[in-house]
Amino acid sequence: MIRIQDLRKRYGKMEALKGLTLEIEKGTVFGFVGPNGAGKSTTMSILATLLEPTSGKAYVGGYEVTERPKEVRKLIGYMPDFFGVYDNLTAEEYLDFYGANYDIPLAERKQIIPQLLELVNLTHKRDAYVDSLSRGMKQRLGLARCLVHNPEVLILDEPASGLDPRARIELREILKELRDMGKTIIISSHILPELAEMCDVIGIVEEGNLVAFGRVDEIYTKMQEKKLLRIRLLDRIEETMEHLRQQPTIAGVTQEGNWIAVGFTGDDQQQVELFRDLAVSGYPVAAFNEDQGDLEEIFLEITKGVGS
Ligand SMILES: Nc1ncnc2c1ncn2[C@@H]1O[C@H](COP(=O)(O)OP(=O)(O)OP(=O)(O)O)[C@@H](O)[C@H]1O
Repeated sequence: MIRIQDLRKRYGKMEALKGLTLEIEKGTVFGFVGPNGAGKSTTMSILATLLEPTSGKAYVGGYEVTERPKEVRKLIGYMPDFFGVYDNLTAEEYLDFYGANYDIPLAERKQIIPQLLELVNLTHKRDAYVDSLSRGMKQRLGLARCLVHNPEVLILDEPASGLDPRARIELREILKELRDMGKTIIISSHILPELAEMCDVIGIVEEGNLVAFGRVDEIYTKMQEKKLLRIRLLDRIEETMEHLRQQPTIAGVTQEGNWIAVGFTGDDQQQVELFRDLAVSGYPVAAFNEDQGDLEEIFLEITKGVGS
């Protein structure tokens, strides 16, 4: 549904996108994650036909965004990461205004707008002024706005930012409904766990490059199979690391001061054997602990190089 090929964008000397390539299948909820300034908004604005790339191609539904912007705009609903000020417009008038912008006839608007308000749980706020709505409600109204022309693709820039947990759950439920309706959704955030719970596929972008890409369920399965063991040694660190590297249940070994961090793929029994082996072999182990690892750290490690 969406294909991005070697996309580059320069702002003066700054290269915000450095040859981004990725593909998103129809019906996928794709999470675009990366720190502030990584290039997420730039990519989304290009897909939304609001910004010209310096080079490269981006296709939505087979249409190239710079060559066929009108067709692309019909296919997409775009929600930017800011919400303008709309004095004197009620929620209903606001949606009607956008519907009219898409040349949707009045009779049809009268039919769709109540459905949209219902979808985003704002029927009770139909006559409330937009500026009086809470942040979560404004986000939901913004979502309804990008649905007025019934687009196949939704591009949502940081929709969950600044929302409290309850509002995030509501947003997630609405996104589920939209996915069930067959929409393809791209949603960005700088917080990976926030996206992981809403998305099927995740891509991590850093400094204009895609550094990781994968299905969330596969990532979770892999994460459950792996944990991080930390071992503190009195000395002989190098030698112990070398010994550990020879073990089949160990995926990676790194030094953190007097500690060794070990990516471990074995089960509990194999973990017992690992520690017994270290003790019997006479390595000066002073302490160990285990943790499931930071989601972001593990995700990056197991998806390393997949999308780049
Ligand atoms: N109009 C512009 N002029 C100059 N530089 C820009 C412009 N827009 C974005 N940039 C720069 O391009 C880089 C990528 O920005 P972009 O907004 O795409 O990142 P982002 O991942 O969406 O981050 P954020 O979450 O902060 O919006 C940043 O370094 C930003 O400062």
